Amino acid sequence: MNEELMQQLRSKATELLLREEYKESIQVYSQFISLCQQQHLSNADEHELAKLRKSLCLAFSNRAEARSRLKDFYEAIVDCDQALEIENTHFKTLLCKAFSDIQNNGNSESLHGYLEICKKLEYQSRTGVFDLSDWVLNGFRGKLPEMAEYIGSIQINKSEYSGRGLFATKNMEAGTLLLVTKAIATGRGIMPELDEDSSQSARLVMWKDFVDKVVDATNKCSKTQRLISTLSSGEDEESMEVPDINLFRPEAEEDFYMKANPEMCKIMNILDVNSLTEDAISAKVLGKNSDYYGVGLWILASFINHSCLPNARRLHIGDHVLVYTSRDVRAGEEITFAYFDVLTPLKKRREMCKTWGFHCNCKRCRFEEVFGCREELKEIGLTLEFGLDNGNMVFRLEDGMRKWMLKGKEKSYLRASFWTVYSEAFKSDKVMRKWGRRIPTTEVIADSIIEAVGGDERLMKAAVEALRKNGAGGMMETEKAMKLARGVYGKVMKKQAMRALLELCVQDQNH
Ligand SMILES: C[S@@+](CC[C@H](N)C(=O)[O-])C[C@H]1O[C@@H](n2cnc3c(N)ncnc32)[C@H](O)[C@@H]1O
Repeated sequence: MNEELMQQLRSKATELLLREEYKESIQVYSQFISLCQQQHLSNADEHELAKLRKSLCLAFSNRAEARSRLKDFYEAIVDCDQALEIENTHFKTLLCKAFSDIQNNGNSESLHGYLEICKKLEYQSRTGVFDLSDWVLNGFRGKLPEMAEYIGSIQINKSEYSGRGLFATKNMEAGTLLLVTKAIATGRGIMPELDEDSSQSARLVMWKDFVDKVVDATNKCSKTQRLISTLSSGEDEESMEVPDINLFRPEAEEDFYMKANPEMCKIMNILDVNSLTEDAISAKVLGKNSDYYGVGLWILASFINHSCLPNARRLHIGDHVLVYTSRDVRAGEEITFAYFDVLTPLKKRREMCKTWGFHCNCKRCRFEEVFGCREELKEIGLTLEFGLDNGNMVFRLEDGMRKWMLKGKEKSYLRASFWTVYSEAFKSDKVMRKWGRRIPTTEVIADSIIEAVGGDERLMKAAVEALRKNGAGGMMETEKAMKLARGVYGKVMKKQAMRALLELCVQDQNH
């Protein structure tokens, strides 16, 4: 009962603070604080006590902020002291105390700015509302946007693919943010257009630097040690523990982080299995030089398995990675992104899986494994390799799918596998004059693939160009283009910025 009341009071007080109704917020925080103190006196459970102390610290800190906003600096400092007694390094409280302390010196501008940033980060990590609009509209110039870490509606569970995976805990539409996390370490370097040997050795130097940084971070911090030790090293993934998602929250209790210092060779294996390169087909990197190559370890993103029918993508900004749904996702569905290009035929995908050291058993691979034995399909695959008339190929494939009575999803799987043939055909005016009336439109094909395989920059571009050609709704103004863009870049900016980014991508790929 008390717990429920405390929850209500805390939410109410925070809401009032965010709405800048400071007096009312102070009143509700005061009720919350006295309830918390009573509970603290009557509770003996160590874990509960730690939770109460954390809540108290935050409540004092927030009440201090409200008091400082009302220029009641004396009382604000008293509250800050109470919060700091519980957690002497609480950053927001320290700032608030410093701000209140120096009010008389009239030197408050920069500190006020810090307080605003703290407030923004807290809001982001609680709500998952990230807005990169200004930065995007500014052409990615200036400082990288400040970003908090965030964990959305996800949990870790046993996966049917292998070991553990990340799962949606509620229905979400395309573009919904799932997580934002900062790299444990990254390695970056300019990769000059050199011969194969030189670029190989440049990569090796960068990899070594990256490994050193990870080892350093692991030695310095028991929390990093503990988190890294939850990751798969590729061995016996099935028997690995399924960690609680709360372990990965920045505010997780200290006692979660028992010592677990992994050995050097284990760290190397963990990095082999879990490191991500920034420039991947299912990722977009914003605000960096096009010729540098980056690799990093982002712990929570490391629980995401590969599927040839992925439902998520990632955005890299500085050391942060943002993972979001690339199509609508149902509660309970596993979150996956593509480790490599999945708009390719089964044979090519099998080769890629081999280099990653696993055998993909997703629905699409299973279907194509059985269905691909058809002579006609084999023949189309073979002809593909010789680059014959793309229009004819598309026609034969579509005609075949009709004859074989394939269902919607199955058609999408094959269309995704042969996307390059479709795309070449759609690009050629000559081919379209000859075959255009006998094959489905770009929009139909792109929609069908996106539904199965999720947002992809190439599909989005083809669909947007087709929309423009048909003059649908006038240029980029259509809701459809925006929806496609949300599935590719995530819902992390307002419409105007999204339009600018979309425009940039379309121009980029035309050059
Ligand atoms: C980044 S980890 C993903 C999380 C991992 N399953 C775990 O339990 O920690 C990558 C490893 O997951 C496994 N994996 C990922 N996608 C897979 C798939 N589609 N089929 C089989 N295994 C997969 C492979 O063992 C791969 O080396």
